[in-house]
Amino acid sequence: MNSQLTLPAPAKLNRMLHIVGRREDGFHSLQTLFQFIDLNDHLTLAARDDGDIQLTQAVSGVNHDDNLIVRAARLLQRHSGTLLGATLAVNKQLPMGGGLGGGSSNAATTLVGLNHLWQLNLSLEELARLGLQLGADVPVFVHGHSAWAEGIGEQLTSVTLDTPWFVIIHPGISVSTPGIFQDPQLTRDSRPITMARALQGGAPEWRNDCEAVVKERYPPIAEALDWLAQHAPSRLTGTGACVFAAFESQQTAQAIAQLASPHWSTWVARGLNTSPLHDALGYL
Ligand SMILES: C[C@@](CO)(OP(=O)(O)O)[C@H](O)COP(=O)(O)OP(=O)(O)OC[C@H]1O[C@@H](n2ccc(N)nc2=O)[C@H](O)[C@@H]1O
Ligand SMILES: Nc1ncnc2c1ncn2[C@@H]1O[C@H](COP(=O)(O)OP(=O)(O)O)[C@@H](O)[C@H]1O
Repeated sequence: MNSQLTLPAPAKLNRMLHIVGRREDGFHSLQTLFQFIDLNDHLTLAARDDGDIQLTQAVSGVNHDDNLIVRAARLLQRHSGTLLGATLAVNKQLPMGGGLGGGSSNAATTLVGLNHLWQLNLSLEELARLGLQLGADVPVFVHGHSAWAEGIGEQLTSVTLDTPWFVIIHPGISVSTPGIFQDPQLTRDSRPITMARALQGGAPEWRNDCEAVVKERYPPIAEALDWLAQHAPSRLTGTGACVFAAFESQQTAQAIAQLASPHWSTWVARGLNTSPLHDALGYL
């Protein structure tokens, strides 16, 4: 058995995101298309015999015990009853609170990776159910395929999306997800659409219902969206702060990225239909 693994934790984009209601527990019912991109954090996971869970280096602004990597490892340890522990390290590339799902993806890679290292043989469905306790976005990263998601993001149907080159811009601020969901001005009554309709793509369905409120509260995000819209239809991912636009070629995407303000962080990344995590583990 491998006693150490290094695995990717990819980012996601919400190609569209509609808010179709609010549940009694305050969470919002969504309809969204998730797609992975080839932009990754990397986690190194090693099993240990003493039952301890240790993340070796700090992630800035997050306490050790609050880190989603540590929380995911402890959750799986409790759930499975294993006596093994883990030493964990993360190489962070993805901006935090950027709508790219980095924290959720780190949690999913921890669950999937430790399931292997600890030889627990839990199914992806079981790991996704566990992951939902950590965040609404964790299940799609466990699932590992582009997906149409409903509920709070946990009812997943695999789909195949186009795989353009994206320009992704982080305007250097972070958005409070709870703050956006609590905003009285948020559109939360979009009419539910069918998956087939969503997959047809294009306006008006490929919009993000959080965008109006986010633009109002965070002018730098409005600025990035408006700048990118000069080149191709631009959209917010999740509750932001990242915005993105799709291009047919890597060359065009790179040319646009080079024009972006040096005050922003800008990436060019390819859309993917399968998660690099699952490719690495040979699930497919
Ligand atoms: C809206 C999405 C779309 O991908 O945005 P991003 O976070 O990626 O930007 C996600 O579903 C977010 O998922 P995640 O970031 O894991 O959020 P969570 O930790 O589960 O929730 C943070 C808070 O946002 C609110 N929340 C979250 C999800 C949801 N469907 N309805 C909500 O009302 C709740 O107040 C919750 O306490
Ligand atoms: N390993 C982690 N990586 C990133 N964020 C983490 C991690 N553990 C906990 N967090 C917390 O989760 C929040 C959301 O992070 P992230 O998933 O990157 O953003 P988003 O949900 O906007 O895509 C962060 O602001 C941070 O406080």
